[in-house]
Amino acid sequence: MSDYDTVSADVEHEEEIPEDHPRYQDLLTRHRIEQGVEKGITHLQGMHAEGRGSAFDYLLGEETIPSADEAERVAAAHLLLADRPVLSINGNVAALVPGEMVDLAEATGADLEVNLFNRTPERIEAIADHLRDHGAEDVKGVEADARIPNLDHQRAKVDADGIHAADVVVVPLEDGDRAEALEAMGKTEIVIDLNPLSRSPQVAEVPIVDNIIRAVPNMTAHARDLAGADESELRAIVETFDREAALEAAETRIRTGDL
Ligand SMILES: Nc1ncnc2c1ncn2[C@@H]1O[C@H](COP(=O)(O)OP(=O)(O)OP(=O)(O)O)[C@@H](O)[C@H]1O
Ligand SMILES: CC(C)(COP(=O)(O)O)[C@@H](O)C(=O)O
Ligand code: BAL
Repeated sequence: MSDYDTVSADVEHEEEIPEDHPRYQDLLTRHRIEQGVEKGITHLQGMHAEGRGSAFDYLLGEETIPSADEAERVAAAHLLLADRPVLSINGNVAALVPGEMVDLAEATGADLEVNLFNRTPERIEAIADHLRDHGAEDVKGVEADARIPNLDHQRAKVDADGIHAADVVVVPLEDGDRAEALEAMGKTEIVIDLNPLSRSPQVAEVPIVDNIIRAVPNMTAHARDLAGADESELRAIVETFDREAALEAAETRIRTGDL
């Protein structure tokens, strides 16, 4: 599932990127962020975040390591067990995996909610429209009628019947403060972040150290595979997960190249 073939090929000019280039995936990702900025979806600072992610992905070998694959299966089990699962979308996520997030929401019964660090009404609307163009029926986050407690910033704005009420939230490329505040609300937090030392994966119940472009389609594949599993099987998957071991495995891969 670590193949970029899984990424929907709907971005203009992608054909200009030579597919036989040894770092095709990274070039494609960069290109999507650039186009996200041009379309008013992604904040300019999204390019910095992308650069940080890209450096860690290079060190991880630009592949889904076994511990990340396991975390992605555990995340799928959590989402299937949840009463009110929500997938949080920011400008980078919308540019990189819009259709893939819609697929994951469908496979797990989760809601999609736009939640931005650099919040403006224009970007919220542009991202909601972009998700609807990729098949989303209902997109939360526009109303933003509730707040995450103890977080003094625009990013605290959430929907009362969305992230605020969620029991399980997927927060990709998240900043550490908000991840901590959501954890303090008692939510089961699934973080996708290429840097295992970032505060957000450090506080997450399920840290997924993988590129979102590979992680999300793989989570969907696991969710479809587990769709017929009974509750006790899903609970067993969730309970045997060792978050510390997952973080350690990613760090070892980055530091030594070993799996
Ligand atoms: N395509 C991607 N897939 C997964 N993670 C990514 C991707 N692009 C960037 N990232 C990660 O997303 C994070 C975005 O930065 P952010 O500002 O939200 O966190 P941070 O300040 O680096 O860390 P902290 O969690 O400690 O606040 C970075 O850790 C970066 O490695
Ligand atoms: C750029 C971004 C990764 C996302 O920003 P937004 O789309 O405004 O939520 C931000 O959190 C940052 O690290 O600077
Ligand atoms: N994500 C914006 C800056 C931070 O990491 O808190």
